[in-house]
Amino acid sequence: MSSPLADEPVEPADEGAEPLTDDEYADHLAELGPDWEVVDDHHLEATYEFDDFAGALAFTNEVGELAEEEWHHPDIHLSWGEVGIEMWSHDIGGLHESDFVMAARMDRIYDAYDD
Ligand SMILES: C[C@H](O)[C@H](O)[C@H]1CNC2=NC(N)=NC(=O)C2=N1
Repeated sequence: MSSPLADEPVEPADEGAEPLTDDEYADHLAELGPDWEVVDDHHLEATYEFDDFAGALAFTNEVGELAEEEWHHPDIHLSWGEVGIEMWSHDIGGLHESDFVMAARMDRIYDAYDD
């Protein structure tokens, strides 16, 4: 079940914006699926599980299309049965609301794979 956060727009950080602090992102993090965590106050990380490589690849391709549509790109690690995601805003060197929206959008895409 994905968060209403997925319905928010993906808006890039303003030039020179500061990354969100742990107090500022806590509520957003709480709205994401249980596997998401913030690492080093720098990026979001999650691992999605699949039955095989084909499922992981299909999910990867959907996330890639989302990233291109929104022009906001995660790091994606594709393995047999698993996709690792790291998400942050490169232009501010840390976390922004747009990263949490993208994470919620990925949770929503994953709902279709999570039988
Ligand atoms: C050059 C290009 O516009 C930038 O790299 C865009 C594209 N995708 C991006 N993705 C992410 N995660 N952060 C960015 O700051 C970003 N900026």
